Amino acid sequence: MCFFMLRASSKIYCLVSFISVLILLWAFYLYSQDSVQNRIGLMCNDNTAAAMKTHTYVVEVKRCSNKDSWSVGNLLMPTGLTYSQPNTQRGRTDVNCVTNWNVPLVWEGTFDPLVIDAIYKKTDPRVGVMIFAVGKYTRFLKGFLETSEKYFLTGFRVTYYIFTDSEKDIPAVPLGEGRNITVLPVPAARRWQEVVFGRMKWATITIDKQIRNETDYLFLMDVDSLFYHRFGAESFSRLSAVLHRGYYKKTERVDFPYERRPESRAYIPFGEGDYYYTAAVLGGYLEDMYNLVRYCYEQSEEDASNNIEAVWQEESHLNKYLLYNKPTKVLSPEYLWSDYDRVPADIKVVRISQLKKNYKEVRPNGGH
Ligand SMILES: CC(=O)N[C@H]1[C@@H](OP(=O)(O)OP(=O)(O)OC[C@H]2O[C@@H](n3ccc(=O)[nH]c3=O)[C@H](O)[C@@H]2O)O[C@H](CO)[C@H](O)[C@@H]1O
Ligand SMILES: [Mn+2]
Repeated sequence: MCFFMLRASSKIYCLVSFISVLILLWAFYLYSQDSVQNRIGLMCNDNTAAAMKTHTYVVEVKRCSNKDSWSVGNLLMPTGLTYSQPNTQRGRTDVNCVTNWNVPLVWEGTFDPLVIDAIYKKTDPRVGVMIFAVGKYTRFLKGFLETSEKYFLTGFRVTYYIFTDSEKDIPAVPLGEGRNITVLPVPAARRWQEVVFGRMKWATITIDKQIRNETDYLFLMDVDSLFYHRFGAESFSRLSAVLHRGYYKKTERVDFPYERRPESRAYIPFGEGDYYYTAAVLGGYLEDMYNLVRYCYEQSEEDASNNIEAVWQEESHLNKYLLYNKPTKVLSPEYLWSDYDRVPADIKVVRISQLKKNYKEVRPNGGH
């Protein structure tokens, strides 16, 4: 309309204004697209939860893209390293070193510590280790930390996240360079089951609140153990789980101590199953560990609302998760042995071992 009524200079003014409005609209469009993408990124974990909830017995977790710059897949080795030539004909023949989904099953003799440490030190990941020391379990912290400083990822950056109800009982243990402790308060427990389930809950909450921006790789470990031998970068993968020492050799899958009651969300039918994994040592990319702990937390909450507790608590939910979300590395029981058991010939080194303990005395409500 204005074009017909106005003088030439006003027409140019009108045109310029019109183009400016167009540019502004275009800029706004681009900005909104970007923030939609950001929102999708942020919502990713909520979608994960939705995907998990809608499947009663099938575990399907949508993967969030890992925004961390560090990646296990980047196998860059420094130049000039001297090490033994790898051999295609010689290796361990007494044990199987690969799963049927074609990921490594890690035993002593299947990796060169020199090579694997050199590769991963180049990427300098920020490693977090979550340990819980609630009630009398604070007594295990000293031995765990002292031996971990000797054998666990030496030379790497490590933060121990200690969840405890008694900060004053955390011992002063000298830590190596780039290694530190973060204390996270949690409530005391009346039942030990609260603590082992609670690990999944507090891990989920703490990743959301704090750890996501300060850790690339996360381990979750029992505290009642000592390290005796190297536990190094060979354990790194997107998701690494450890075979339970009690069931790794001859146990038929029907005899795995999976949850067998269909009423529980941890139910695994007879006839299914790969291995039985321990809940006492686990590791992976932060986001992959987040998906796992959040899954175990939410599934056990659903069980609780149906008045059922899985037979081996969070370990049962973990085994279900790992059956349908295969780990990208399986670690042999070298990565968690127990002082209760004799060490057989196929376990060439015990890297970490669970201490004997008086269950009745150490747990708030006794126990097995
Ligand atoms: C070797 C192995 O497979 N261990 C698992 C096994 O029992 P464990 O007998 O090894 O369980 P546990 O008593 O060591 O408890 C697991 C962990 O929870 C923490 N804790 C526990 C109780 C407590 O009062 N305060 C406290 O801090 C502590 O970090 C401990 O190491 O079964 C548990 C659940 O049934 C967990 O799945 C363990 O990972
Ligand atoms: Mn334990």
